[in-house]
Order: sequence, then structure tokens, then C-alpha cells
Amino acid sequence: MMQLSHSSASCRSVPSVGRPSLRRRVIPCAAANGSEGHSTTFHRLIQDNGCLLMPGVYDALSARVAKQTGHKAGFVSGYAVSGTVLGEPDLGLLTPPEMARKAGQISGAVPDWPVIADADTGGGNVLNVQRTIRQLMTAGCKGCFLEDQAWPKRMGHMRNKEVIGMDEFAAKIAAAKEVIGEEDFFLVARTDARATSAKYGLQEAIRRANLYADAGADATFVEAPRSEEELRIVGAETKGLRVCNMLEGGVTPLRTPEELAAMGFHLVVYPLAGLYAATRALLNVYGTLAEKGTTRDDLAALAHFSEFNELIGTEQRIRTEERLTRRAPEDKLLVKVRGQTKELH
Ligand SMILES: C[C@@](O)(CC(=O)O)C(=O)O
Ligand SMILES: [Mg+2]
Repeated sequence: MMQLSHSSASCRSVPSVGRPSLRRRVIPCAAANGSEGHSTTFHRLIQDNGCLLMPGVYDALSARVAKQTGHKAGFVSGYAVSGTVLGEPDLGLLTPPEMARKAGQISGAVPDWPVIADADTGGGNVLNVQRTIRQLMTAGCKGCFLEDQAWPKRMGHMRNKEVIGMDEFAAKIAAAKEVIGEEDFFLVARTDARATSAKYGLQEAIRRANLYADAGADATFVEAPRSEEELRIVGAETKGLRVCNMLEGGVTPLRTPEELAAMGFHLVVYPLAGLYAATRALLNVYGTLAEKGTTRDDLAALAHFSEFNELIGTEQRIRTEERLTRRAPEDKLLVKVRGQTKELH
């Protein structure tokens, strides 16, 4: 059973981000009331780091870069995967199997780096939720976000959202918990009730988050608070572990993990920072190429050949290939069999 009963004076240190250096900064831990349940990788990461910062990732390469720059975990963003795999907006077009496939590629590329995937609404009713969660677990994910939007869902900071009934969503949480059992999988229940087109608002979102915590979610996520004041209210009035979504250009003001920890949050996601940065870089370099016909005067804006090869382990792979296939001077193939080198003719 997990305990996060640190006083506001207790602290954890986390590595700084943005570069691979080991510079560390300290984030005061927020106390979590009612955070009981089975312990998972993400419970441990939150306990060890105070407030855990997770960048959004959308493919194997972005996950490798996030890991290399010192992040301890990543969030496979539905918005970013929809944008990069389909070239489509986050309006419910990406299917759960497409997300599971991408999440599996990411987990495969960074096997020792935990990721939480965006399960959106779970793809339908309780049975779809169970299938989706099983697929994400098989893909190697260590958790997911599941949200109470009606289908077709839309990205949380867009207009025309609707939510399903809170009891119906509590049943989806129960369905998810049933397949998770004692597995190492962290379930975040998200409510979009703050910003629907219908009658709801912040108090409804808080009521829902608390119901979802009672239904067994490991953490709750009130989507789209509109001000610092609303962030504080969510931090003060919801139970258990709390997730905060920091979205450049969205309706919630951007804050640091330190600032959010002081308001009572435990897990901070910047889901679109990488996607938007990569998009800006591509716009720039393709624009340059179209304009000038060459990149030769703009190489500083690009990763270097050797830098990129190092990032994806090219040299290591070539050495493995050489070790397994190199021919002896007499042109015989040497292979290792149970520790002994033998010649193949
Ligand atoms: C976090 C998010 O769900 C975006 C959102 O709806 O706020 C994502 O897909 O990255
Ligand atoms: Mg999403």
C-alpha cells in the first residue's frame, strides 16, 4: 500500500530537464489524502520525485530524446499520435488499436522507461475499455489516462465537448480495474466536465473526480481549469493523487512542477511541447530548403549526423553486426557457440 503523507516541508529531488546533465532540483511533495491502493511504478515515481514531470511523446524517437534529456517517464499523447500517425486532429479519429501499436513501438524503443498512454474514452463501453487496457498492458505501458467524454471525443481544450454520466464512467473505471488486477498499471481518471458545451462546470468536475477516486482510480485529472485560482481549488478539493495538464496555447495557465506541487498536484504533463517544437523545427528547415535549395548555411539548426547516430545507438548496432558476421582473414565466418568461437565453412 502506498503512502504519500509527507508534510509540506519534506522534499524530493528530481533531475533538471532540458539537458542530459545531472543537475538536480528539489520539489516539495504534496500530501495526498486517500491515495490507497496497489503500488505501481508510477506510485513509486511520484513518491520518489514529489511531483513527477512527464513530457508528451509520440514515437520511438521522441521517447528516446525525452529519456536522454533526463525525464523519468513519458506520456503517449493521443493528440500527438493522432497528429503524427494520421495527420488528423484529436477529434476521436485515432482508434485504440492504433494507439496501442504506437505505444508498443515506444515501449520497445525505451523498454526501461515507463510510459502512460492516452486511452481517450477507452473506445466505447466497459467491454471496449477492457480490451483497450489489455492492449496497452501488452504494449508495455505502465498506465493510462481514461476520460469521461462522450464519443466522439475531442481534445480537452476544444469546443463542443460532451461527457457521459458519472455513474456510467465509474463503471468504466471498475471495468478497467478488473483487468488491471494487481498488475503494474496506473489508472488516471480524467473528467472533462469543466469545459463541456452543456451545463457543467468546475464544481461538477470536482464532484466527478472525487467519485472516480472512490471508484478506484489511482489518480484523477480535472481537465482544463481556467485560472490559477481554479488550479488551487482542484488541488484543495479533490481526493488522492492529482494530475495537471499543461498545454501551450490551452485554457490553463502554464506552471512549473514546483508551483503545481505547492497547489497539491503530483503528476504534471506537458503533452504537446515536443510535438509543437518538432513541428516548428520542420516548418523552419523545410521552409529553408524550399527557399534556398540547400541546408548548407543553416546546419546549426539541425541535429548533427554523429549526434543523431549516437542518440539511436548506430555504432552499437554496427558493432553487433560486425561481431556476428565478420569474416576471418581466410574468409571464414566466425561464430560463438556456447562461449566458444568456431569457424563456419
Ligand atoms: C492530454 C491530451 O489528452 C490533450 C488534451 O485533451 O488536453 C493529449 O492527447 O495529449
Ligand atoms: Mg488526449
